[in-house]
Amino acid sequence: MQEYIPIIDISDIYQNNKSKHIELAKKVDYACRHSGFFCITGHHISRDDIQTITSLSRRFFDLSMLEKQTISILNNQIYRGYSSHELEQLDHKNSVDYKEMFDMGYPLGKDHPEVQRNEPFRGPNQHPEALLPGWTEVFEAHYQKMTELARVLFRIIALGLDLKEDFFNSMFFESLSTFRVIHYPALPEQHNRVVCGAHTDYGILTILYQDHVGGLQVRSKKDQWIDVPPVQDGFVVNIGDMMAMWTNDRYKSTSHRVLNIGQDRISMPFFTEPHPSQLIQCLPYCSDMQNPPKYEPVTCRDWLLKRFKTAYSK
Ligand SMILES: O=C(O)CCC(=O)C(=O)O
Ligand SMILES: [Fe+2]
Repeated sequence: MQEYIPIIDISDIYQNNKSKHIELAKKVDYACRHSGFFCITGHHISRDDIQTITSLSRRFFDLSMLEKQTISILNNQIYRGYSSHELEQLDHKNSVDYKEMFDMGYPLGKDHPEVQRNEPFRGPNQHPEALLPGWTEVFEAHYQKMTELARVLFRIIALGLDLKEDFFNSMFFESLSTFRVIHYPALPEQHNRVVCGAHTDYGILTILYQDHVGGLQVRSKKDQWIDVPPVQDGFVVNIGDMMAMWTNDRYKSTSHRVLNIGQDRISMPFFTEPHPSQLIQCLPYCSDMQNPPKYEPVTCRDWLLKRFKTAYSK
């Protein structure tokens, strides 16, 4: 597993040493080209932060369905709030998903021009503040910290693509990134049942925390499922479809799924996406005469709209 999903300590990126940055960028570039999956340690998200988010989330998922439904994702058109079991199906051939989730995004007030124009995905978050006082502050702060971690990762990725370290910076202004907490209830009678169907992620980069339970698997080049075991204080990072499109398939968006191993599990993906109007078209140095651009340019907004509609339709 180590070879296929390398564990990369990114702490050097926080030091001012260009040659160490390049060394790190090479490791990340290699992982993105080969498995599309790697695990990072040495980041600045503390164990305390994760514990606080985990325990608040557990208290939320323990509430009654009636209480949780007060912030139902069906209350709005912008895919934020609570989704109950089986609402999202990631593998359309097999409707197997069994998980409940809380989703939040970049908070835009009702007076923001994009919200006034009813732009897709834009608006305020739905937090269970009335049920769990203090939730909003903790989650909004965590969203900012994950945004910052994504920004750091994009500095490394830019270098690996021979781009300037700040190449991606401006693209993530008021981004479409989503922070999600997923609860997979224990299904002791259904050992090895798939509870999150095989899929590739829609977006650019996913940065996922998983608790100690395990169950996440990635599809290898040899068409085998390989376990992605939890790494203490680590995040799993994987490439999404838009990054594959951006890099003209230099980077792979790899299929993955989650099995129920009989224990209750929490995971927290941060789906990193740029600003909605960011055009996803072949990046510099990712095409040449032998390898022309394979994908039609598309805005981040249009691409995500298409993929979300499929995932939530039954
Ligand atoms: O729960 C996990 O470990 C993976 C979830 C996932 O792949 C997703 O939500 O896209
Ligand atoms: Fe995923």
